[in-house]
Amino acid sequence: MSVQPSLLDQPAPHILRRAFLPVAEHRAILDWSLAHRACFAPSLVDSAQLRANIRSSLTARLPEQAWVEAFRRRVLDAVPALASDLGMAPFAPETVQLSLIAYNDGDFYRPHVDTETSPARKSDRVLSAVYYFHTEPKAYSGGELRLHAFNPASNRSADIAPEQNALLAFASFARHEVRPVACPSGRFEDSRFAINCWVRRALPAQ
Ligand SMILES: O=C(O)CCC(=O)C(=O)O
Ligand SMILES: [Fe+2]
Repeated sequence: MSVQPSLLDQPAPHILRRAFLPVAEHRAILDWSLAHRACFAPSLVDSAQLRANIRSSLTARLPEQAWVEAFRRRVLDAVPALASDLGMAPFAPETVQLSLIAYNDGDFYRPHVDTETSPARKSDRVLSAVYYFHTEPKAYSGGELRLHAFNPASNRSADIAPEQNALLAFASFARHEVRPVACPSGRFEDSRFAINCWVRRALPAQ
């Protein structure tokens, strides 16, 4: 008798939305990023610590500008269908937390989950989405998002290549990592750019 592999042993489900933004909105995000190198600083882990062995990339502080709010709205509008396609129970998003990251030569992010567990938190990250963009022609390779299985004993995983103007969504509690990026020129403009979107749900009242 063969044993059916459990869904938990498979790489966590994910959804890729290609051509996520209209061309002009994609362009505006790329243009802003290229023009604001000074807004990027080494990425932190758990929003406080700098731990180079876990994560290597640059994170930008996002401005309070119309394009950021428009992007947040695009993601929020996509959430019901993404959640449904991922097999998640419907939920009312409280907010979408955004973070703009540039990965250059040798950068990576080791396996982690996006879920937060601090008792002080006011809401939970439930759905993670990553929006990818870069200059053309693409001048980096690698940087796949590797999604692991929910079952930690499983060694199955799926590598998803970052695609221009695509949004990749998965459950925030799915373990994932960013495979090392090769960007031979080392130029900031040639980076693997990504906007992390963490869709948060209010904690149930105690
Ligand atoms: O850039 C990616 O593909 C994912 C990044 C990530 O997992 C994170 O910043 O939490
Ligand atoms: Fe992550």
